[in-house]
Amino acid sequence: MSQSTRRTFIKSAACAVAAPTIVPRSVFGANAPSNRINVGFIGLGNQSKVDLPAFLENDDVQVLAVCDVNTGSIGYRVPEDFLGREPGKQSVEAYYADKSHSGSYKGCAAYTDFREVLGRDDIDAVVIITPDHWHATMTIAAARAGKDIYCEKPLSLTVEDGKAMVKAVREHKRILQTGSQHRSNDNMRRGCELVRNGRIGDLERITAYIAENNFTGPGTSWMPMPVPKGFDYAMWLGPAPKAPYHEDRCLYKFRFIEEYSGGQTTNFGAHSLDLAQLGHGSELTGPLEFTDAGSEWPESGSLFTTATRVAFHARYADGVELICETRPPGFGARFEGSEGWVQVDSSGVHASPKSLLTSVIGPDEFHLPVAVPGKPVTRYDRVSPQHVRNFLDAVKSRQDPIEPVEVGHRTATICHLGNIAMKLKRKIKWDPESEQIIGDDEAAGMLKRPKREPWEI
Ligand SMILES: NC(=O)C1=CN([C@@H]2O[C@H](COP(=O)(O)OP(=O)(O)OC[C@H]3O[C@@H](n4cnc5c(N)ncnc54)[C@H](OP(=O)(O)O)[C@@H]3O)[C@@H](O)[C@H]2O)C=CC1
Ligand SMILES: O=C1CO[C@H](CO)[C@@H](O)[C@@H]1O
Repeated sequence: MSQSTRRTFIKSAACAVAAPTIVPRSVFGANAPSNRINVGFIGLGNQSKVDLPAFLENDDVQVLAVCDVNTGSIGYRVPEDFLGREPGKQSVEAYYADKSHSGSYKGCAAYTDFREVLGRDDIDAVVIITPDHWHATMTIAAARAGKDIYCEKPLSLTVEDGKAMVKAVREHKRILQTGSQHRSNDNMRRGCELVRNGRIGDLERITAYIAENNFTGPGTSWMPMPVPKGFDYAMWLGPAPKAPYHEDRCLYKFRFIEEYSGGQTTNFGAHSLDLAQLGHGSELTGPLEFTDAGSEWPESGSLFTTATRVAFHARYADGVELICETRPPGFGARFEGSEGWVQVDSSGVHASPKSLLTSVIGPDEFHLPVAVPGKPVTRYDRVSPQHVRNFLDAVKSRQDPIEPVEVGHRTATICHLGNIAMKLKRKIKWDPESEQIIGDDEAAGMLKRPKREPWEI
């Protein structure tokens, strides 16, 4: 199909799916086809190994399609991984075959072009697990096509992308869950509730932990490589600038190249800063100023271009200081107040004084939303299924999920502003109301990046 024919086709398909097709559970019973959420997966790489099973395990989900620009490739983050389009399709079909009476199933379509997934009017929701430079284009197209969206973190590549995503999701009345799954962990919620209810006195400082870079890259001596067979590299680059292929550009490592991601600032900031915002209660706003605090960057000409050491400080309107640093434990947030501290990380909730750990939050105190009421989850490896279930319930109720588009956007904004301050090595002043950088045209210019045709948003 030519580009223009495909665009026309998808536009008309989008009109046809303007209204949600879900009928209340009470009408047909919990697992009736009309009560099922039909899902398409876009991007079958590393994180699909977590997200795909988390959707499949729900009886009210049917995965109808997978889409990836790679037929199948060995050598992702773990060399023995075999991911991509065909392995994705096979794992979906094997899952349903195993569940069916006949022991066979052939109902999962596989696509290279995500617009074909969006053009299917039997698909209710899409899961976007592509590199970050695709998130805005795909989310906005999905919203226009009438799909609900589970979009992996970090929500955006730039602040302007995030603003456009918020606008599209709200304009088209879609449900969007940002894939920062740790806020669905009841340990994290409990820690943040202690802070929000004043158990550590007046909050003074928050530290968001960032993991070290887990790859070093080929440095400055990298040479272009031939594009592997079965890989649609042009469709991988999409909105990003043209660039010669190198294996370390794609397959997980895109994280360390500014054209596709914000490095560990956005990769882990999308978790740790998200928890910082949750505990501080500033999820729909952000700090007023950002300063570099000793960040380090790769040598000019390196393939990898994102910070090798993250270090920035920010300050909120209430005077609370935010420190974001490459520092063990590499994930989580520590809240320090006038009467103690609370830390949430992958090992749970820690506090001083220790008595805080058993402190009961009374019915009249402040409570954060619970991802799946009545079914608390604190295990790190069960958090994604919990976050996915929260999304599915939101698709049915048409109420916002635990991390709606605005919240994911504001978390990503802090990551992007931190990167800008670190890169320019000067203080950035931010107006969270108007979402503008004040008095610095060069910095303001970094809130947006051009997108290559036809992927403008
Ligand atoms: N919530 C969490 O804890 C985590 C979230 N993530 C997020 O998930 C996203 C993906 O990361 P990850 O899975 O690690 O990265 P990978 O590179 O392993 O996977 C991305 C996949 O998307 C494919 N892809 C790229 N462009 C397109 C396109 N235009 N259409 C369809 N498929 C495409 C890639 O193809 P190809 O194989 O050719 O490269 C690859 O298979 C990131 O935004 C990341 O931040 C990741 C890890 C954990
Ligand atoms: O979000 C994430 C959590 O952990 C991974 C590494 O172990 C990251 O790379 C990833 O993007």
